[in-house]
Amino acid sequence: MSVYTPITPDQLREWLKSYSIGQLQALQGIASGITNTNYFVSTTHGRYVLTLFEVLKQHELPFYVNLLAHLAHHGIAVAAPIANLRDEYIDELGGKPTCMVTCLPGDVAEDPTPEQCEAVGAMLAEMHLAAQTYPARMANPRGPEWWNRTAPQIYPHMNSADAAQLRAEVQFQTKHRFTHLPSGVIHADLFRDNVLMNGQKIGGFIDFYYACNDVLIYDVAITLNDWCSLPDGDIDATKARALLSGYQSIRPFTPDEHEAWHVMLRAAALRFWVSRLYDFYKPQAGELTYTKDPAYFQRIISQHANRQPDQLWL
Ligand SMILES: Nc1ncnc2c1ncn2[C@@H]1O[C@H](COP(=O)(O)OP(=O)(O)OP(=O)(O)O)[C@@H](O)[C@H]1O
Ligand SMILES: N[C@@H](CCO)C(=O)O
Repeated sequence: MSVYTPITPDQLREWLKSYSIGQLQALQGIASGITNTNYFVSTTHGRYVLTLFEVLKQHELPFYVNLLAHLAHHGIAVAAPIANLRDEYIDELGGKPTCMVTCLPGDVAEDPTPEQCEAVGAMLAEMHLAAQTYPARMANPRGPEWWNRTAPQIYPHMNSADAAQLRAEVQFQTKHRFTHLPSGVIHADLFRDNVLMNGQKIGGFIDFYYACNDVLIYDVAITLNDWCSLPDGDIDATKARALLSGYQSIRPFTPDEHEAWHVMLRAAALRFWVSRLYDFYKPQAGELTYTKDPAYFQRIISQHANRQPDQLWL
């Protein structure tokens, strides 16, 4: 149960006096979610989600919260932040920074259909285009500089064959540079559990707390590696074609992006192989991490590495 900061209805009723969203009707803690405390808040005006940030500090939030406001303003399916009477999105409750957002419809799709993959691809492209006018910037905290620094801390814990594969993969990526590719604000963690599906349509994208400025097709690769992969690390070709055709129906890849796509699929898998290995071998004291299987992304990389560059669903 991920409600780390308990809030009572009376406390919230009082706090809601500085919002214009009606009277509290129901307050319900959200069990899923790992990092933050989240509540469904029902009022006479509607349903909202209140997040109490357990890790990020108040001063770190504006990039993410203003991004949500910017995307919602452009019609992208994201939770729109609600301002308080002081016209602030970021507030405080229970000693934690907070943000109240609109409640999105839908559920996580564990085994998405090709139609759902196409919808996520199209919305991702629309998000990339809408974010082009977002003025704030954020370096990618999990980019090449990070994995070059992090992988050497993990090698000593791995068996020699796996360590050799990881080392080779890191070296493979350092041989490629992507500064010439179209870039902008990316979600950077658009796994199935960060998208609510409302039937075959997108209910909304959530969890923007890895969002940053980086290469746009890196975001597409991250999304495809999760939405279209099979347990053995292979990719479901029908789903992959659907996701890419959805994306390219809005923003076709440039010739440079076509060329970089093979390497990008491996870069996107490397990022999560390294973060999962790091969480597994070096869990941070006091940090709330649930380790997910690192080997899954190792298998995805191996499968990508064995593919011909012209067999990549474009
Ligand atoms: N705007 C929203 N509308 C509807 N449901 C939401 C919304 N935001 C979050 N949720 C629900 O709350 C759950 C937990 O949210 P989330 O995954 O963002 O938790 P977190 O702890 O903040 O992040 P993480 O689990 O990635 O560490 C989601 O799976 C979803 O069911
Ligand atoms: N989506 C990530 C966890 C959050 O960054 C993973 O599955 O490893």
